Amino acid sequence: MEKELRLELDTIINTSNNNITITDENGIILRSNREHWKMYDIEEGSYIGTSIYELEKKGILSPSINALVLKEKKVVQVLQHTKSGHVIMSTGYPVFNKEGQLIRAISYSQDQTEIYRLQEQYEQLQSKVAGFQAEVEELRGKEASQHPILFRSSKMKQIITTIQRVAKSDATILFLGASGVGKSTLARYIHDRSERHKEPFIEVNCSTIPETLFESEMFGYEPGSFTGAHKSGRKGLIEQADQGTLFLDEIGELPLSIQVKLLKVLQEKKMTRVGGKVEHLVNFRLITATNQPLKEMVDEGKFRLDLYYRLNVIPISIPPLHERQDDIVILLQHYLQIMNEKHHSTKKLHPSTYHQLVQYKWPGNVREMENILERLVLTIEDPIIRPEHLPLELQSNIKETVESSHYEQDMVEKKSLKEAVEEVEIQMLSRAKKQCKTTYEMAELLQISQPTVIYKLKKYKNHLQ
Ligand SMILES: Nc1ncnc2c1ncn2[C@@H]1O[C@H](COP(=O)(O)OP(=O)(O)OP(=O)(O)O)[C@@H](O)[C@H]1O
Repeated sequence: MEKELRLELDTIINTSNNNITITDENGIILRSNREHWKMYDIEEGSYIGTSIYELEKKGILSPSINALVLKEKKVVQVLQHTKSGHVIMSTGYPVFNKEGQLIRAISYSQDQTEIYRLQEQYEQLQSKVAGFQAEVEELRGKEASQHPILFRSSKMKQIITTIQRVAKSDATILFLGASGVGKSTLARYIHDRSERHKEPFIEVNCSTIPETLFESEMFGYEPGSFTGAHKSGRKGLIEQADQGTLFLDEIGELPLSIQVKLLKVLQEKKMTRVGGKVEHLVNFRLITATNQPLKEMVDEGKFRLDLYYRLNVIPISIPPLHERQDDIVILLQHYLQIMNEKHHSTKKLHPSTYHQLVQYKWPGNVREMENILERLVLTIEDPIIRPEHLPLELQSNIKETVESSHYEQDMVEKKSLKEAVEEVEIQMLSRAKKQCKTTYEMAELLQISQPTVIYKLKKYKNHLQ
């Protein structure tokens, strides 16, 4: 029976994927499977009956897991590195008899060289990927810093989603919206994300070209075609945009005579320079923009209906800034920072100023905001821009929104004085937190002590944005 048990045990040990070694309480190897010795680069099975302490001394096992179990009298796990570079994970278990005496140590070892090699490769790849990611971020940052589009409002989110969807196609886009809402910036944004991004982006403001020069500017001219013309002739803006994007801003200002010619180019994809006979093939994506009611102009006979249809393939209306209050908030922060950096200043907006600017109607939209912030940063001596520093038009042209009147009503009718004060404190702290890097700066801005800032930040920590 004992013989059969031994046979069973030997079979289990020799067929196990783990490498098993059993020693007695003196560290003499009683059993071990063949695999065990292969891992240690020594002859298989030849160490049965040998002391593990001797093998340790010879440096064959370093350390011996069984020796550790006999010493510690508990479960031990070690990672061994063999002479030939194998990495082995060994776990040893003590075996006690009924009297609690340690009589055996059993260890299971697994060659994990391959796993460690793969892990090393994985870590190397990960660090390479991190490097590439950093490069991509840097490039994205560079691109974004050239033409940044900041938005948080749901209206702009929708617009950007549409733009991203159509950017890669060659579809003609017509931007509608007031001056300064970002039509040119968005046109550039589309070009940068289109297949044509490596080709030229030619921006033409149709309102700045005198009617008499329009044709030669747009279509170019052949040598000697008119008095004052360049001797060697010149490429027009359309030819310059070949393979790239032609952005015609203020398209409503395009003279009727040029409208016919532009329509022909769009239909035939070729054009002739002024004074020339040769037809040049042109391939460009057209984006146009206007702040005029183009459809009404068509009805009044000031704009050609056929051209209008050609341009109006994907019309995108950009709402005025005062309809995008969430955008005002981030644009204020962004442009204050830009102006501070530009003029080596560290000006901050007093929370009341901030509130006033958020409520302002911004008839000149983002461009007006840039100008006003630059003016304030440059002309106000006080490090904090207070409401009284704002230009007069800004103090009187505050938007009366439905939300704000509701808000005031809420404050008066529904809230206790304590709740109303807390709400104002939360708003002022949130704004100050966005603008300031330290609680000392916040204290200065809010004109309270720094410990009070700390106290209030803690108090409202679940309410601050
Ligand atoms: N969403 C935005 N994020 C950041 N900057 C913006 C944004 N929208 C507009 N701007 C900035 O506002 C300024 C005016 O924008 P842009 O020239 O694109 O407006 P526009 O609608 O084309 O004006 P116009 O009709 O007068 O040509 C630019 O300096 C632009 O960078």
